[in-house]
This record gives sequence, C-alpha cells and structure tokens, in this order.
Amino acid sequence: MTSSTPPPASDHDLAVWLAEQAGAALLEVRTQGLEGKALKDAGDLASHELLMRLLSEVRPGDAVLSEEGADDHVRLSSERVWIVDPLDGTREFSEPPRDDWAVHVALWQGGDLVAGAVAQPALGETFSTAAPRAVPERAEGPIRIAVSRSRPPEFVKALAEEVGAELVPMGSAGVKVMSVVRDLTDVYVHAGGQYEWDSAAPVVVARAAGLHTSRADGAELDYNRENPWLPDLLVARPEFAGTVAAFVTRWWDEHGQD
Ligand SMILES: Nc1ncnc2c1ncn2[C@@H]1O[C@H](COP(=O)(O)O)[C@@H](OP(=O)(O)O)[C@H]1O
Ligand SMILES: [Mg+2]
Repeated sequence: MTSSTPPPASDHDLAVWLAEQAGAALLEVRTQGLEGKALKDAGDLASHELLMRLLSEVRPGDAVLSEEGADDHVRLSSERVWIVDPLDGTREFSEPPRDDWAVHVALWQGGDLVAGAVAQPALGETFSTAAPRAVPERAEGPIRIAVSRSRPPEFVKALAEEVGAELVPMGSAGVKVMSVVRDLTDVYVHAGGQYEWDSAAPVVVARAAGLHTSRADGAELDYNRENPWLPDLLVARPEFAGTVAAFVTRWWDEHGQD
C-alpha cells in the first residue's frame, strides 16, 4: 500500500498500513546519502513522527507506547494502546544494503496483544495478524537459534552446545522472530535487555502463526506495564520451547539472571 491509499478500518489491516507507511519513509531516508549516527537518527525520527501523526489522525482516542512516549501514563488507564517501535534494528538500518531491520506496530487491548504487523521494508515483506502465515514444515538439520548480532545472551553458547544447535546472528528482534515464522530458524532467545516495543508486534504475529511465545524461562509475557522494560524473550517452534525454557531456568538458578 502507498500513501495514496486510505487507512483501512480494521485494526489488523491498519497495523499493516501503518508499518508499511513508515517502512516507505525509512527506505526514502536511506537514499539521502547519510551515514552512521546521522542515518540512524534521521530514520528513527522520520518513522517516529510519521507513526505518531498517522495514529493521532486515524485513532485519536487510543494511547501509544513507544520509546519516546514511555512516560505518558495515560496509557495505563487506556483500554487500547498501540505499542510501536518505529525502527527496530537501528544499527543494521545504518548499514545498507542490510535488510535485517523492521517497523513494529502492535495493538494492546484490555489486557493483551490483539493485532500487529512487522514490516521488513528492505525485504519488501510485511508479516501480520491480518494475514497470518502458516509456519512451513521444518527444514532438516540441527536446531537453528537466532541471536542478537551485538548483544547475545551470555548463556547462548552453553545452550547451543547442550542441544547441538547452531547460532544464527542477525539484527532486529522483529526480524529474528520472523525468521522463526519463515523457518529460517527454529528458536529466538534473548536476555539481558529489551523493551516492550522490541517484542510486542513480533510476538502477536508469531502467536497468530502458531508459535510459542514467552519470557526466556517460559513465564508469561505481559505488556503495557508501568515500566516497559521486558528484558528477555523466547519465540520458538512449539516442539523446542520446553527444552530452551528449562535450560534458561536452570542457568538463571545457577548463575543468576543476566
Ligand atoms: N541489552 C539490551 N538492552 C537494551 N535493549 C536491547 C538490548 N539488547 C537488544 N536490545 C534492543 O532490542 C532490539 C533488537 O536488538 P538486536 O538487534 O541486538 O537483537 C534493538 O532495538 P532498537 O534497534 O529498536 O534499538 C535493541 O536496542
Ligand atoms: Mg527496537
């Protein structure tokens, strides 16, 4: 969809529309000849401002939770809260032609995530609850675990050794969750730091595809809390979730939570 298309009525379709509008703006920023921090900052700002403006126009009664608006406590008494990450994988966005960066748009309503979209603009793909994907049959071979390129959890090497897995580093929480949806990997596990906007949209899209989603130790995920710090995450094909969650539980018992 392009900016000439009107905003759709349904929340599922609106999440896609918003993520794709922001994605188009980000691709345009990438053509401006900027580099490094200037490119990161210009992308963050352009996408953030566009999403805030569009949401205030099309859903004026809803609250928004994003990095810039985390302290706006109106959202804590709101029935409907859009949880957005205008540019996830900022580092990779600033390293063209990498395509492992994303726009996240999720809707939280009455206690849980209900709709969402993850756009990967440089890949030309959007994953969403509007058109949930069936996860393909698993490719044969060892378990593949998606991990952060720059800040992987301290336990991942020990986990990979124990279960005979290979690690697949890439940028963006959304891209890593979508790698499980696409059967590029089997598991994404993170610990050590993240915020609600890093995982909300990927999680609701993964749930719609039938994947397991939880904290890294298997505990329940909870969104739109006063403190949006949500430092760990596990998204996995259901058959691998128990093994990874049990490993993390044991690791945290023995080493403390990182
Ligand atoms: N230890 C940590 N503390 C805070 N945020 C973290 C983090 N590790 C990862 N993240 C955030 O999670 C997102 C995915 O990270 P990664 O690409 O390393 O997997 C990034 O979001 P942003 O790019 O929106 O800042 C990154 O900032
Ligand atoms: Mg992010």
